[in-house]
Amino acid sequence: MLKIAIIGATGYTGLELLRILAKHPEVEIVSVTSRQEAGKKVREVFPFESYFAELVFEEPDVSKIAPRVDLVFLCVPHGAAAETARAFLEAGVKVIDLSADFRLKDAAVYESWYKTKHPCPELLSKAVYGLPEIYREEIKGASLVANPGCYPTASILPLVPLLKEKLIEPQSIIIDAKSGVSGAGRSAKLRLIFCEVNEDFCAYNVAVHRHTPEIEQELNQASGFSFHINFTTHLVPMSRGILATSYAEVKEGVTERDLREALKSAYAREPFIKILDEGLYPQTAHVKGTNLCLIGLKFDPRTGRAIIISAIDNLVKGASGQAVQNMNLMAGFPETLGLEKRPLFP
Ligand SMILES: NC(=O)C1=CN([C@@H]2O[C@H](COP(=O)(O)OP(=O)(O)OC[C@H]3O[C@@H](n4cnc5c(N)ncnc54)[C@H](OP(=O)(O)O)[C@@H]3O)[C@@H](O)[C@H]2O)C=CC1
Ligand SMILES: CC(=O)N[C@@H](CCC(=O)OP(=O)(O)O)C(=O)O
Repeated sequence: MLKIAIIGATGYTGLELLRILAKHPEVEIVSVTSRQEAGKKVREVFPFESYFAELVFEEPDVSKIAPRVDLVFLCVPHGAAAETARAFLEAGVKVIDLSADFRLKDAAVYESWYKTKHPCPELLSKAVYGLPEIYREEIKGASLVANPGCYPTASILPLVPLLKEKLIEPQSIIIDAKSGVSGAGRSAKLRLIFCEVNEDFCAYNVAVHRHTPEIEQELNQASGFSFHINFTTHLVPMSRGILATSYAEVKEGVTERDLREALKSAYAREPFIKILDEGLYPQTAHVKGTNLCLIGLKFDPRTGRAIIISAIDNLVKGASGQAVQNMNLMAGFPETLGLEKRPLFP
């Protein structure tokens, strides 16, 4: 059994890991942390929990946790993750970091978007970007995996094959993305209280969202060009789900069939990616609770643009499900182990 710890187990992504790992036959959770709930049993905080009911939340003390585990999931805010990751790595424990601390390869880019110095720049070259559909082989041998952001997962997956096949114009890409509120985490913030969110729909962090450089890093890599995108995020009054609509000019002579075939052939063997047939478009309700990414597309001949729509559950393929997919690869387990495929629909 692989022994694991979840640092930040009372947050939304930590709880989602508990939900997923309850059905994982090769994993034993030996430590869950929370500074606020330290000393309490899991069932005292989450009465619905039965698998891990008797585990006791503990302080995130690396020296006490590291000797008991093989792998740790960091489900804490960016900034707080990096030094914890370094301490676990030094103790010989593999790390999957769900925060943004190791996703950007260039510390200067991190510093300009995150407005703070990177705590461990020396580890950036060690970290593998945890998008299995693109970096599967590298993830298998990694000791530090930077789990992608939720918006980047939804945005990068549909665009990479189209860029690699040179079917779309990189500089023309516009990504218009919407997220449910759990994307912002479980801690209280004024903009997230019920009266502020309910029956509202707004854009935020326009042209300055910190996922922009993460998406650009991966799209630039796929295309071989250095270019910028327009990326706009919106908050929608639902708990889970991301819907990303991307627009891009197609190259001369490229048809809708070419675009769909490129996606289908890139992802033909991928268990979690589904390319929808003509006339069908993804819905967040169709991926809720699953590790799936659904992708649909349409070519508009009047504008010469492709419209590509993708949907994920931000807490599953956008965070904890993808983290378990990465863990399975790192540990040599079947990649789909523990990851349910059917959505909670309706
Ligand atoms: N929510 C989402 O959809 C996604 C989130 N992410 C990223 O995953 C990480 C976790 O997100 P999420 O679960 O939503 O966050 P939450 O705010 O819901 O939970 C954070 C957890 O971390 C603990 N924590 C907070 N600060 C610290 C700290 N300084 N040191 C140790 N523990 C701490 C909290 O418990 P306590 O305070 O009791 O210690 C809590 O258990 C973040 O980096 C987030 O950006 C990535 C993709 C998607
Ligand atoms: C709705 C909402 O607020 N979403 C968050 C993104 C969550 C996420 O994936 O952020 P990390 O990069 O920290 O992992 C945001 O826009 O900042």
